[in-house]
Amino acid sequence: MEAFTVKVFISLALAGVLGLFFRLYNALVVKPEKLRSILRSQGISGPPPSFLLGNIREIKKSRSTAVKDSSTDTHNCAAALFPFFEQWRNKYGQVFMFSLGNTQILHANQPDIVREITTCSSLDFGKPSYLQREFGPLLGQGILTSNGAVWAHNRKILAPELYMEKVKGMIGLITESVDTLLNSWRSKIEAEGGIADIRIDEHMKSFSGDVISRACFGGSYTKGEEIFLKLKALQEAMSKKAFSFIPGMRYIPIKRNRDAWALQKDVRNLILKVVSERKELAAHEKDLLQMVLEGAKKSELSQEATDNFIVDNCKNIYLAGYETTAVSAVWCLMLLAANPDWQARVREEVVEICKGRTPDADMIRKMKQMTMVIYESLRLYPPVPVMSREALADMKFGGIHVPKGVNVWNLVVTLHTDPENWGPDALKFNPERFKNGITGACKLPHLYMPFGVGPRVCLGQNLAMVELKILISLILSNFSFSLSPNYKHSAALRLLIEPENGVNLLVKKL
Ligand code: HEM
Repeated sequence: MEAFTVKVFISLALAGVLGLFFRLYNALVVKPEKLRSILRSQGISGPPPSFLLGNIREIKKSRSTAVKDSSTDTHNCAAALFPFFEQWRNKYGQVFMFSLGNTQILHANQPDIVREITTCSSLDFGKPSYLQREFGPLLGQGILTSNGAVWAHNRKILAPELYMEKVKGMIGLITESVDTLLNSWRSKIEAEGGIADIRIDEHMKSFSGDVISRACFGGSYTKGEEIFLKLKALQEAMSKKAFSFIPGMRYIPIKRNRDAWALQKDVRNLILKVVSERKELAAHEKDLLQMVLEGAKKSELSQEATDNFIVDNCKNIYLAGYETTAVSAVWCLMLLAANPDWQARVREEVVEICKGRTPDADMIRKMKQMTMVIYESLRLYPPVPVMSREALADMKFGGIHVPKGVNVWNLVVTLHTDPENWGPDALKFNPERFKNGITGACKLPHLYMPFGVGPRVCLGQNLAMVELKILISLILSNFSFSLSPNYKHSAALRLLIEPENGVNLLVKKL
């Protein structure tokens, strides 16, 4: 009997191992090859991938030998961060494929294909997220139409007064967060005898974190900040996860995974605690959390699914809105420091419009030079360098049959600096090109996409622009600044395009 049990056990274990082997073989070899052969049959080729890693090794090698973008006269992030794209494009043509681990990627930067991809809303490909449909208006993501109504993503018409009300609420909280930053710079300048060498990166992150905590959690924003710190740690732990491109690796209880799981649990518990406290208080704040809660109430989800929905939405907003805005502010201030003529020009505009008052919605709208500088900064240093979509069903773009499972990539940095579209000075900082808006700045405006385009366009785009304008206008009206000798220009690709060595500015009071 005992021998029989052992035999059954061994057979089951063998069947399990064999099953796992076939699953892995399918995921790592059969499926990727099937996708590649469908693309190959349409004349699309690319670098041959190696087992498990795909083309990761070539990418690393090409990056290590790339010329660094070390001058602030020309700005060529694409060449410094994605040199392999240029090599592959030269070798395999405009549209090519490559592999990251077992993920198959179709790189398609051709203008007509980009248009089709970014506007595609059929099936699940590029479908607007729940967040976007429901919360766009709260974040000021709306387009003021010619008759004064606001068209928002959920296609409800919001009254302009309501829209302005929301923007005003945001301006109040942004200004409070900027004040904290200005005070800390003033103290530093005094302590350092009139001129301070400030590493601005962490300051921008605290500012942006503060804004997003308040926007999300309103009155309970100190709790929001606690959640936020955990999310930051979680993001760091996730980026360290070894071999995360290997299927199933994230389920193996190695230390890094265990740390990430513990943080995930903490974040979940903290968010749900704020939610239950809020329910007890029957608070009805119109912050993002309240919108998420109302959205969850309307849906008929189980308790667990409701909790997941709330936690995921809060995480999304944090992760999407925090570093993106901070990094954009850092690049923009770096460019203003490197270009004193533009710094003076934007300051003059701010002084003229604000006349020493705190900027309000009307003043912000009038800041044209400021908008041009921010647009140009987002063109040369778009924090999100790639627009990536996964085909969740078989699809067709620009005549290419894209099978289910393939990821389609548009490389934003390359699109933003293509001389064909932007002219011979594409790599130069020249905000003047935006004097007639985005449409006047290039031949094909749909290729300018710092916030993405189409149905999944950034939900916090307007909030981010308002944040940047208030922050920069208050800095400009209080201080003058230049690049510190400690600043070493170089862009690095972490999760976002960031200054590799941070940005140091020499700041003095006006
Ligand atoms: C300068 C700052 C920012 C930049 C450059 C930026 C950029 C982007 C980009 C490129 C996307 C992807 C669009 C796509 O895949 O088509 C995105 C999505 C998103 N952004 Fe932003 N973003 C910024 C600020 C913010 C802020 C402040 C928030 C929230 C408060 C936010 C919330 C989101 C959300 C929720 C999404 C996902 C939308 C969806 O998938 O439906 N972003 N953002």
